[in-house]
Amino acid sequence: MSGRRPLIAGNWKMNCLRADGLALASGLAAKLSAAPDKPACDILLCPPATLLADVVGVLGHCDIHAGGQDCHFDQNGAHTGDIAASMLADIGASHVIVGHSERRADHGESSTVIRQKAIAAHDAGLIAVVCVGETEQERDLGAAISVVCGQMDVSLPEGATAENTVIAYEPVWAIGTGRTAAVEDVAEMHAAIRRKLKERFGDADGFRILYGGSVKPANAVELLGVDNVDGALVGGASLKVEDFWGIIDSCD
Ligand SMILES: O=C[C@H](O)COP(=O)(O)O
Repeated sequence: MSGRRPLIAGNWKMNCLRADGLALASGLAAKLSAAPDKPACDILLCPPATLLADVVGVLGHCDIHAGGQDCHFDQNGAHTGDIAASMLADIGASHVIVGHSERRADHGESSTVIRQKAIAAHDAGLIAVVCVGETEQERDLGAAISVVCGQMDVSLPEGATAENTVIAYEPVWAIGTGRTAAVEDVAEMHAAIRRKLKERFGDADGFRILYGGSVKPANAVELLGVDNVDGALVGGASLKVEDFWGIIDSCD
């Protein structure tokens, strides 16, 4: 791992009723306060919007961040069912995920829309976790790097910095499938993303690039040890205290 401090982010997706979500957040807060040493990473929880305020309350002043899973690109207005970035910030969120492949697929979100969402996040003072990743078909065609770099070109706004933006590389075929990308492929992709960031933003050494896709305690040490992997975006394994904590522990 480089000098960049890793970020381990849990994306709860559309999971957890209130009791489960509060138990999960308080279980992690208890782990943190009982840990003999501080974790060697930053920790972020992204619960469903219905639980975000409660999770922020449970986490209190403990060193675990909370974030949204999506935001609208407008500041406010007639967008039934949507949430503005400023609303997330208002209830204590520090981050928001934008451009997750499930949003791109389920809601037809384009990279252009995702860039607008990242701008809205920045305007609200949030750190945007911008997701990119290729489908299995695109990888089989040998187009993985060009697809991901193309997504970055459009999804990242001009104002992106290492302080206000995190990149999450998630091969779509590895999400929730139990399959992970080979470490050589992860290394190749993360190096390509780093190069792309440097081309675009100059000194890009500070940007954190997360890997996501079936990360669990059993594979976390190997994946987090890959060059340019600066943490993980975790779905399924973030729903169990022991599993998520096991991934956090892998950063030591
Ligand atoms: O946002 C998280 C990712 O989509 C990864 O999900 P997963 O760990 O369940 O594969």
